[in-house]
Amino acid sequence: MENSLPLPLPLHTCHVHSFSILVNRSHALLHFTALASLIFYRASFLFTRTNPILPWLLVFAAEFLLSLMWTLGQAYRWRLVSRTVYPERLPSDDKLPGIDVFICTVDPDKEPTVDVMNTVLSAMALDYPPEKLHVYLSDDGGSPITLQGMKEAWRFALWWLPFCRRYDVKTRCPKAFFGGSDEDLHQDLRSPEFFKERKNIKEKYENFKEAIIRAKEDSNLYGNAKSSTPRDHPSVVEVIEEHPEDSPQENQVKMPLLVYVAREKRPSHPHHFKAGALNVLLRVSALLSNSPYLLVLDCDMYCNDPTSARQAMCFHFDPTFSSSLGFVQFPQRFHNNSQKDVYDSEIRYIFSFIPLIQMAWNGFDGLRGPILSGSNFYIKRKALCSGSRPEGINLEEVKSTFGPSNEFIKSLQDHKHNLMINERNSMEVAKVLASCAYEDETKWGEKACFLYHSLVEDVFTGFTLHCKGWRSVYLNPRRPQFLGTGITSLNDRLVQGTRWAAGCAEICFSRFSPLIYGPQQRMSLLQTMGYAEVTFIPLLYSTSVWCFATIPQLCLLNGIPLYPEVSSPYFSVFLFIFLSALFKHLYEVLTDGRPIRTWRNEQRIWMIQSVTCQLYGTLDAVMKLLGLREASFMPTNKVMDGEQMTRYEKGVIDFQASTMFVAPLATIAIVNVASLVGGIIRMVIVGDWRRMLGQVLLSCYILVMNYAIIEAMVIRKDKGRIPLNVTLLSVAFSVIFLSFGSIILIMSEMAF
Ligand SMILES: O=c1ccn([C@@H]2O[C@H](COP(=O)(O)OP(=O)(O)O[C@H]3O[C@H](CO)[C@@H](O)[C@H](O)[C@H]3O)[C@@H](O)[C@H]2O)c(=O)[nH]1
Ligand SMILES: [Mn+2]
Repeated sequence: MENSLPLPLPLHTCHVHSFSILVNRSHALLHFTALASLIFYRASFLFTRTNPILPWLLVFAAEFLLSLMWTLGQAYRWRLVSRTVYPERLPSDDKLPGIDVFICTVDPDKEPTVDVMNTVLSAMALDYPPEKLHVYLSDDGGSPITLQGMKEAWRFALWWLPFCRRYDVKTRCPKAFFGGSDEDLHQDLRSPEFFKERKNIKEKYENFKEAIIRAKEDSNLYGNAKSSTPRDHPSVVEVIEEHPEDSPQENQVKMPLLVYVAREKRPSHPHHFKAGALNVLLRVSALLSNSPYLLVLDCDMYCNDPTSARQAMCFHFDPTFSSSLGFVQFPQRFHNNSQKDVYDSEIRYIFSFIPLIQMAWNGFDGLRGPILSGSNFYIKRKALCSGSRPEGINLEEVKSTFGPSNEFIKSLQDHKHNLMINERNSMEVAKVLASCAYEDETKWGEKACFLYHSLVEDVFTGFTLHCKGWRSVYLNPRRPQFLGTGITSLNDRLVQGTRWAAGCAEICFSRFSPLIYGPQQRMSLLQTMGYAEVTFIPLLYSTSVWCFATIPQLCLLNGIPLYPEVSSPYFSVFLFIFLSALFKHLYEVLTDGRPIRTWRNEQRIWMIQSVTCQLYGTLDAVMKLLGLREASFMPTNKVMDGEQMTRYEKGVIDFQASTMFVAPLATIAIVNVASLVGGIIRMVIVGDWRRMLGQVLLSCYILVMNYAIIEAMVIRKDKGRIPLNVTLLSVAFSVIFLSFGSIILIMSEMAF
């Protein structure tokens, strides 16, 4: 069947980036040769040394681990592609399939209701036939404010949607549209009526916002006697539909289906965070609309371009690969990234839009598709719900996987429109599907649909889809299709990083570890390597960076050389590897049109994350493995604090973060300063600089890159500095480390 009917004009094209590929592969060859000689040098000198073996082995291990990471990372530099779509070539609207949009929210304090509703509105306003669009909001907080917000959003949408359609508005998130800087205003074609109506709608938007804020204030006043809490509430499923008299008539405005879902939560039942919420939406939506495609959005990720659905359909409509296509992933980009993004909250290396050098997800796309990234993807319902349901399997087995609901099982078999919405008992069935006991003794989250095994449910679910043979594609058009709220504080960054690291490490330590599970499932070598790199990051970066940040310094202070002498040819090998890695990164940043500052920021945040959140995440995963700790998902804060925001805009790191995060940074900085000063004094006295130069350079590099930490300890006076007590604590840690370390070194030297 496939390939038999080629379309006259392609719906999409794929561009292979030959120049980047050439650069990457040549660099990989050179760098790899140097790494091989480094390992040869270390291995061959292993048995002939007279120095203490322990530090030597430690740095060798660190070098080996970093080399391994680098090698695995070449997988997604191997074949870079980018894609272009031609939605105007899609068949007519009546042939388009239905889409269910899933939006998740959990905490109305950290995720302001007005912003969540803006996301809802932007999804309702997608440029897609409204009768084929169904928007579901999962409210894990079970908060009456959010339900109220949905009703207000619906009322406002009765005005907003016709306005967007009539004037072909590009930015359909009202907050962004009224925020000012919008191309919609600059179009010369805009008529006076447009501006008149805009004013009118803006008024309605202000009323909508006020209504939500008022509802929130009222609930703060009267809501003390709460019968339900975010962790303990019954299920609520409500289709929002209401046509107030003063709004346009029902038959005049076609509206998508809008459904509010708060699943039941009980302290006795694990709720599995976002993956649990998505699975409930999968079930409830199967009952009400059962669309073959789903769009998943975080509550802060609004649709910035209404055409994303049609763009995604360009792939799903291509007969040559639609049958194996699991999902279309769009990047996560953010509306509030500063030019001096000190926390790299845009995650440039994965998502940046770069015409010349394409980034990690483009590299994965050249293999069998990008990693599922939590939000902004159009996924096929069948990809999530099949696989665990081979054809011909008996009903009992299907029920043991998907639970007892006959209505749900029926929806699996019939992917056509299965609108139960008008049936009287449908809401009752929906509530059962959203109850927390429904998944008891089923395979939900274990084998079926969004998986619970890891805190990064997205990476893990996507990985198993790829293992089952589904492919994905990545689309990164110039105009961001979705925009979210990026992180603006160090603490938020590291809290989020700890969760991601724990999730990746969980995969790494399990039987699903890509290097083992991938080949078992016949995943290609390069794709396996790519996934392995991602899940190894926490363990391998934390151990190796901690090593590099402390062991050579301790040895420098004690006059123990760890690197070849300057005159040895191997010294140049080390120097080459160091510079080659730095310059490759610098090249990638500069060809992206970014300043050198971005390079420094990324190097620095890599080191900061490696010694903090990557370590804590790894420990979290180990403790979970040992049964000492339960997984927890602390949602990222989406409220912007004014003062913090100002510092972020200025590119100044805000160290008002947990001591657990700041103390390791300060300790490492102090250890490096002390060792460098002590080591240089010692070198001058003894005169052995040729043997110690490698270590001196390493320390200098760490200190230059992390000057901001020293500045925050000794120079800064603002609120974002490192507090004195944390500095003192770090001094104590450094003294302990350097003195105990020196004793161990001396003792092991004597033992030789
Ligand atoms: O118990 C929970 C916890 C979170 N969420 C929602 O999950 C989404 C993502 O949570 P957020 O706090 O924004 O976490 P981030 O770290 O910013 O999210 C990234 O990382 C997650 C995995 O850790 C992915 O699911 C996300 O898509 C990805 O954007 C938000 O809409 C939350 O409302 C729930 O619905 N229930
Ligand atoms: Mn988020």
